[in-house]
Amino acid sequence: MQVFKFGGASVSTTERIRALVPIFHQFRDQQLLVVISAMGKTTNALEKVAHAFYDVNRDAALQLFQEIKQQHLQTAGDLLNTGYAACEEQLTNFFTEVEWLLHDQPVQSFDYYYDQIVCIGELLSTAIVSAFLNEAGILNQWLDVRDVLRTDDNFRDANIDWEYSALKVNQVVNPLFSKTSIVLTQGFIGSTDENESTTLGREGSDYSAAVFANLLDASAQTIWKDVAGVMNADPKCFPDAQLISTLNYTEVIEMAYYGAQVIHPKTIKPLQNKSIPLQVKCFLDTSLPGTLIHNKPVKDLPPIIVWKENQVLLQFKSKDFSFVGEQPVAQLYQTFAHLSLRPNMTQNGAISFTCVLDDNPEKMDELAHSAAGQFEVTVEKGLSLLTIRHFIPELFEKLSAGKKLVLKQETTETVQGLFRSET
Ligand SMILES: Nc1ncnc2c1ncn2[C@@H]1O[C@H](COP(=O)(O)OP(=O)(O)O)[C@@H](O)[C@H]1O
Ligand SMILES: N[C@@H](CC(=O)OP(=O)(O)O)C(=O)O
Repeated sequence: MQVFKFGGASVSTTERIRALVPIFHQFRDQQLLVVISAMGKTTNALEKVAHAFYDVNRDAALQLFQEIKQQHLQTAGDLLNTGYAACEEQLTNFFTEVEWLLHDQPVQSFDYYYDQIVCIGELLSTAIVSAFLNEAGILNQWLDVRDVLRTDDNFRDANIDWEYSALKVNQVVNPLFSKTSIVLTQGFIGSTDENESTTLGREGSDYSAAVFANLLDASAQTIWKDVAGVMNADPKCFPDAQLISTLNYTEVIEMAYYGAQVIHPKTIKPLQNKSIPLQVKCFLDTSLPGTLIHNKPVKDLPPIIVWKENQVLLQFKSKDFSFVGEQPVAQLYQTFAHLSLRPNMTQNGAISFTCVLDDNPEKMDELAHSAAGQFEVTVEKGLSLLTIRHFIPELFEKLSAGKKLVLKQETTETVQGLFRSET
């Protein structure tokens, strides 16, 4: 048994969905649990619907949702013949669920509504892809993952209930494999014990696949991407980026920790616990070898570059010149945890604490506000953070050229530089 994950990029157009057929033909004789994300940028579009709804702008929410509906119906229409009517009915049921909600007044938390709306992206994409593959002779069984993966009610960043989900995998998923060799389901979403939909954090489908790989004792997990594999930098920003053919779990966790947008940070642990190898392969050219990620040590890695835009520098200076010791720092970290913020870089001085975070205006305001009693808080936005693991000093110099260095931090393994663009 293998677990496959196809991300939004692999199902973003009818051409790409059609191109899945030869991939599945290559794995004809294998049992596959297939996890799929929402098509293209559907999740971003659904986020806008959730915001409009919560701003009590019903017309805008319905209009934005209408566009998403049309796009999915169009895709289904282009791809399906005999299976269209049944698929349209399935899609319509999902549309109706959301439209009912959009006609209500928001009375619960934003995060709750976000999950009820945004989860639909994966339900729609999988309904279409499953019907299309069945029509193309790749027989598969569609599964509503919300019947299997139970989570808590920490909406937008829900935690898996491993015990209950394991039970459900045994009761629901395993029996399906006696009828079909492909079970196709949604990434990114789950459900609470009260049948409320939840999401596992943006880009969480990699993690969903890893949860299934763990619970099914899969022999491997493969993430299919639009790149040759894991590269030493994002090839969209660094055209000279090179493929890394072998990596280990630790290195991938480090890359994700520093913000590499290649594999979701939570993915590795469920795989590592059962020593399940992770492959990253290219859906555009399946003959490419890709990247193999395993448990063993790897040597001679190239410098790994992570470039993050839209960074905020926050400086907390004690108002009365008292040391910023364990207690105030612990309080700041509690606020980070409460707001689900993770600093990308921190520095502790005698009377100040400095941190760099991804910009999230609402949370930044809340953080600055909650610290304002104790600290003088300064905020600078619009910065960029460069991280290089296994760095060579010349590379840092080269990539810093022409930029104003605001903050630098260096260990034997990793260097980080925060930059302000010079105007
Ligand atoms: N180190 C890296 N190696 C490979 N790809 C990377 C890396 N860092 C960022 N990327 C980007 O990740 C993109 C694929 O991820 P994403 O768009 O999230 O795909 P999906 O929708 O399939 O999950 C690639 O097109 C590439 O630009
Ligand atoms: N659709 C979700 C989950 C996901 O993992 O997507 P992708 O595999 O396209 O990164 C998101 O965009 O966050």
